[in-house]
This record gives sequence, structure tokens and C-alpha cells, in this order.
Amino acid sequence: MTVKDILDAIQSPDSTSDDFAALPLPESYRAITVHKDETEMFAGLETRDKDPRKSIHLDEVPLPELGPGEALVAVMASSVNYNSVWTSIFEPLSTFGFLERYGRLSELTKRHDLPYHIIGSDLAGVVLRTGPGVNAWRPGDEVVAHCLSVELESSDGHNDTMLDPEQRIWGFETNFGGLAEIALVKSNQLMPKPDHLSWEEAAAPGLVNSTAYRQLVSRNGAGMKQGDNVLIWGASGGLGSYATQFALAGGANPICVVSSEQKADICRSMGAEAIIDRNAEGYKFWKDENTQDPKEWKRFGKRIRELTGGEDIDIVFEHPGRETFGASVYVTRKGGTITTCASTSGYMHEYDNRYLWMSLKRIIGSHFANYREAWEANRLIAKGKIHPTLSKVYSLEDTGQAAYDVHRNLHQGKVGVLCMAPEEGLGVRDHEKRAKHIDAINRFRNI
Ligand SMILES: C/C=C/C(=O)SCCNC(=O)CCNC(=O)[C@H](O)C(C)(C)COP(=O)(O)OP(=O)(O)OC[C@H]1O[C@@H](n2cnc3c(N)ncnc32)[C@H](O)[C@@H]1OP(=O)(O)O
Ligand SMILES: NC(=O)C1=CN([C@@H]2O[C@H](COP(=O)(O)OP(=O)(O)OC[C@H]3O[C@@H](n4cnc5c(N)ncnc54)[C@H](OP(=O)(O)O)[C@@H]3O)[C@@H](O)[C@H]2O)C=CC1
Repeated sequence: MTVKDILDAIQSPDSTSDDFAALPLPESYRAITVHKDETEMFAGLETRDKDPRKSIHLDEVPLPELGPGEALVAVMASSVNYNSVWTSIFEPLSTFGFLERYGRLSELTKRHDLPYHIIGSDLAGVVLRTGPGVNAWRPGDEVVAHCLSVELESSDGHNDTMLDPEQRIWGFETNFGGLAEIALVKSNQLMPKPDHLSWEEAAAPGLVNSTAYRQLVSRNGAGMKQGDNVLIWGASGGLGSYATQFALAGGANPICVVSSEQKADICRSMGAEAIIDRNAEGYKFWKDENTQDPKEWKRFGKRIRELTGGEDIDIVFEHPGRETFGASVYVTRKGGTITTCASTSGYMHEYDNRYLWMSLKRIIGSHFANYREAWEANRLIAKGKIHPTLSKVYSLEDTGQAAYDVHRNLHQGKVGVLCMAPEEGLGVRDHEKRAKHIDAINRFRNI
């Protein structure tokens, strides 16, 4: 049995669940990996000079054993997230430490502690097998997977699954991720594949859409409401392209920050009107490595007031981190919120705390999304309320180049990867719904 036989079954309109259940599984499959014996390969280099094309490999790997509550999924397509960039440059730390720690938890989790890490935190594909105790999903089901892996044994996570002490991001802090022909997930990561999207379109939103949903919309995040002025950094990037859509769909007023006229155009095409090209306007929030320039915060704030008719920001959607955080805190209105999920430009932030406490502002830390938030975010995609922002699609062989593009900020929106899917455009089931949304679905394509 080979991966090709699985693909034939997926592409045959006559295949039934029983046919998938009866398919023998291959002993091995192709997967994108980083290697434990290469974690020091970039020692001494600047972050921007660490090249994912050198550390990312395409290997033939053995199929992992299937455990209780788990599913093996044939992956038709996946996407590149920034966490795979971090893994591939071994920053801020090597992900093999996460796998070792997970491996110490139980006999079953030991499977994850390997000398190679199969990465990737998104997938769209077809269930091949389910483990004992899985009743909601069957072989042959067309699915996407969110990337929250939790053990759920502690009461800490029973209200908000992100608070589980054994919370991990699948394909980053666990092995057997989505940039592969087959992936291993916990079955409660599975969600129905939006039926009007192709495999690669369905695989694109998952991680960033769910993250933006919690960070901006959910009451666990900023709890955005109608009319809010929302400052969105990187508004046409992975997270930002979904935050912008949530702001517009929720009746808020996005103030989109981007770094080129082309990206400004993308934001306009989504329906945003208030756009700041940080490159053209030349903001320099840091005079040197250690000194910020409050005059530049003020110039930025004035520009925002011009765009809003004199209003300040209710919510900042933060992720660039050190470079922008001082400005983000400054431009937030009295009582407003800075919600952050990352620190791409550096995690040791500096801001003037007087502007925080005297103006009763709040900083909220946010990370991915709980089970329910991930489900709700996927539901919005399935209903055609929020759309994938897929720009370019790579083959599995070219994943290193795809990760390089994301690392160097050469991409737009999301970057997809075909895993088993032989070409783009396959997997659409509801053509009528697709036709209704086709312009929005294609908005980011080939820019
Ligand atoms: C969905 C996509 C998301 C993204 O893309 S996010 C971006 C990518 N992700 C990242 O960049 C994050 C990468 N992760 C990290 O950098 C690290 O992961 C953390 C800094 C988050 C955590 O560091 P660590 O060293 O792994 O864990 P510790 O919790 O600091 O535990 C180390 C030891 O410190 C002890 N400890 C923790 N808190 C306290 C405390 N409050 N008082 C005393 N000790 C403490 C622990 O117990 C443990 O101890 P013991 O080594 O003996 O097990
Ligand atoms: N905690 C969590 O759950 C999650 C965290 N993340 C993290 O969030 C970060 C962003 O991810 P993602 O949106 O997918 O990445 P992308 O690279 O797709 O988008 C980020 C955008 O941020 C902007 N940007 C980058 N650097 C700076 C800077 N120094 N100053 C201002 N703007 C900047 C760029 O837009 P432009 O050049 O147009 O301004 C870029 O397009 C990553 O660090 C990632 O690991 C991502 C998802 C989930």
C-alpha cells in the first residue's frame, strides 16, 4: 500500500467510509522535518540570516502508532505559519526541548520524542483511521484540524482549554505535524472542512484565523465591539489579514498598518479605508537599539487621529513586539486595550508605563484559541463570512522556500503547501456557495 492508493481513494467519487477503513496504511510517508543534530547550524548568525531552506528537509518517515482518542489524517494541503519559521531557525529555542518534555509525560507521548521534528500546524485532508474512543469522526471524513493539543486531565483547563497545564501547539510543541502526507492529531482537533473551498484554501486560515478570533473578538481577548477603532499591525499578513476581516465584519473601524503600497491596496480591497504605510511615512520608533523616540509615537498618533476624525485607538492588535510596542501603548485611548500574541521583532518590550496606568489601559496576552473559539472561527469560514487569504501555493518539496519567503516578509496573507494534492483547486464540494464568494476567496491570489 502506498500514499498513491490513498490519493486514488480520495479522488474517487465512489469511495465510502468503509473503503477508507479497509485501506491498508503505508509503513512510511513523506514529511517536512528539522533534525535534532542540526540545531546549532545557525549559531552566531543574525536572525534574518538564518535560512530555513538549509534546515528544512523532506524525509521519508515511519508511520506513527495510533493511540486512543487520536486520528491519522491524509493531508491534502497545509500552510506555512510563522511558528514553522521559528522552528526552522531554532529560535527563540529549539523545539526539540518541547518534544523531550512531552515525551516524559507518558508511554504514549514518548512517540513524539524523536531525532526529527515533523512540523506544520494546519491541515486539510481526509480521516484515514481513528483510535479507540473516537466516535464523532470516521474514515473518509473531509476535515481541517486546529492546532490545540491538550491532555484535559487538569481542572485548570476545563473552562478554557487554552489554560490546560499540558497545552501544546500541534506541529510545534508536538511531533507529526501537518506539513506531511499523513498527520497524527487528537480527534478533538478535527473540524469539518469548509465545503466551498479547495484543499489548499481550507488549510490556509486555521491557525491564524483562530488566533485572531480569540485575540480580537472573543471575550477572552479584546472583546471587540461595533465602532471600535482597531489598530492592526501587519494588516495584510497572516494574522492581520484575518483581524482586518473580523474588524470589518464586526462593524469596527480597522486602522491598517502595512509596509508597501501593494499591501495598502490589498487592505483597500478587503474594504478598509484607514491605512498607514509605515514604510512610506518612515516611522522610526527607536533612535538606537536602546532608546525609543516618543516624538515618533506622537507623530504616529496624530496620523491615526487624522484617519479617525480625532479619535484614538480602542484596541491594538499587537504582534511585532519590541519594535512597535511602545507606540502601541501610547496611541491607545484611555481605558483601551493592547492585545498581544507575539514578538516577532523581539520579546523584551519597553513602553512608558505612565501612559498605561494613568490612562487605565490594559495589556492582554493571547495565544492561539480554545477548542470552542477554534470551532467558531472555522464556522465563520464555512459560512463564507470570513475568507482565506491564500496568496501563493508551493509543493511539499519547496516548503523551505515557502518558509524563507515568510521569514523575509516577501509573502502576502498566507502561503499554502500541497501535500498529497497533485494540483491546486481540488476538493471543492459546494460550487454554488463558492461562486457567491469567489472574488473574496481569490483576493490575495498571485499578488
Ligand atoms: C499558534 C502559534 C503560536 C506562535 O507562533 S507563538 C510564537 C512561537 N513561540 C515562541 O516563540 C515561544 C517559545 N517558547 C518559549 O520561549 C518558552 O517555552 C517559554 C519562555 C514560554 C517558557 O520557558 P520554559 O523554560 O520552557 O518554561 P518555564 O515555564 O520557564 O519552566 C522552566 C522552569 O521554571 C519553573 N518555573 C516556571 N514558573 C516559575 C515561577 N513562577 N516560579 C518559580 N519557578 C518557575 C518551571 O517549573 C520549570 O522548572 P523545571 O525546569 O524544574 O521543570
Ligand atoms: N501566539 C499565537 O497564538 C500566535 C502567534 N503568532 C506569531 O505572530 C507573529 C506574526 O505571525 P503572522 O501574522 O502569521 O506573520 P506574517 O509574517 O504573515 O505577518 C506579520 C506582519 O507583521 C508586519 N511586521 C513584521 N515585522 C514588523 C515590524 N518590525 N514592525 C511592524 N510590522 C511588522 C509585516 O507587515 P508589514 O510589513 O506590511 O507591516 C508582516 O506582514 C509571528 O511571530 C508568529 O509566530 C502567529 C500566530 C499565532
